[in-house]
Amino acid sequence: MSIEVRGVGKRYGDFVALDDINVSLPTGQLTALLGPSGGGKSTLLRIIAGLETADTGSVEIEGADATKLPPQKRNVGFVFQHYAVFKHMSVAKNVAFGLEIRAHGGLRPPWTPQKRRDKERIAQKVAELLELVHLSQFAHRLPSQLSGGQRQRLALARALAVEPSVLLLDEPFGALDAKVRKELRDWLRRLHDEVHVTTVFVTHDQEEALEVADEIVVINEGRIEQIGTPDQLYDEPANDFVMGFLGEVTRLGPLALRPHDIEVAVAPGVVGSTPGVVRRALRVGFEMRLTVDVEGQAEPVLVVLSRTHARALDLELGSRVWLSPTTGATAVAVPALGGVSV
Ligand SMILES: Nc1ncnc2c1ncn2[C@@H]1O[C@H](COP(=O)(O)OP(=O)(O)OP(=O)(O)O)[C@@H](O)[C@H]1O
Repeated sequence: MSIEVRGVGKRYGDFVALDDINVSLPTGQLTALLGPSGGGKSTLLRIIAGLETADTGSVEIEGADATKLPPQKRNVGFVFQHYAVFKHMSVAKNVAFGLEIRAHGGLRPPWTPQKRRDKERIAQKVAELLELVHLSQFAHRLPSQLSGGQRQRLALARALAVEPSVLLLDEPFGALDAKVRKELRDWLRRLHDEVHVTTVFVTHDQEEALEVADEIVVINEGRIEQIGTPDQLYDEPANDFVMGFLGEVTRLGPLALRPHDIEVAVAPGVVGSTPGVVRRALRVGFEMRLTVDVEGQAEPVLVVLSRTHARALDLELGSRVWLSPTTGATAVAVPALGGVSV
């Protein structure tokens, strides 16, 4: 295991930010800490980084107890949403900075043969890193002459320069527009497949976590709701919170389930199916999204089906339909109603 978090708790005054957090992250894994704002994701990341101390519990990094180590002794690299690069230094200098500090606290004259060798080694390393983050052609620019996405890639190159055993990213693409975010997340996945550094990133965007991460830790109100692969979380959510956070959910009687996991019939064939009336039908691309009023339930049921299917059923506003969960549907009981999982 690369990172072992055991029994970590953190309070701010009376407020419990983290409560008995236990998580093991294997070496080389790309993990997402996912959850709503204020849930405690950043606090946990900062405790792993050593930027914050836990009140209780321990953090182990690569087999060594890091609980009391300062950040610079943990061999972690980090990137935050608004990452501060050195504005007056070129892209290449920004990447070289950490390496130069490590070699003799900077490479100032007088020059010795050793310093010259270090300088060459660093230049070589910087070139490799810039290639890795696709910024080679911008090596001599200043950070202000880069786009937001390019600046975040520069931040990643800087964090990777000192070969951290763990890379920690706090909403690294948070401030960027949707298209650039998407590009960077694909790029991060590919980068990770190339360099395999154990990486933990914080996000509140479920799509980002589902697309990029090997494993997702869902955190809400200071507690872990579930840990699993994207498929496990999507197909076997531990509770209605996880289910609702990872995708669209609708209620059908005592169950919360996905709108595309509801079977629509135009006759009462299925035992226990719920009768209803189509109130709205919205075409979105290749899908048809139906809003169905059902008896005994205040909020309508949302059903998503393919347009071809909707056409075959000859559905229109006011059609009577019978709804039931499809076979193998992912569903969880809605707690307030005390139903059972299927
Ligand atoms: N220094 C602090 N003093 C007091 N409360 C704090 C402090 N830092 C964090 N908190 C509180 O702890 C809770 C968890 O914060 P944290 O930043 O970990 O959440 P988060 O899940 O990362 O949210 P976001 O996605 O909004 O960054 C929040 O309610 C926050 O207000």
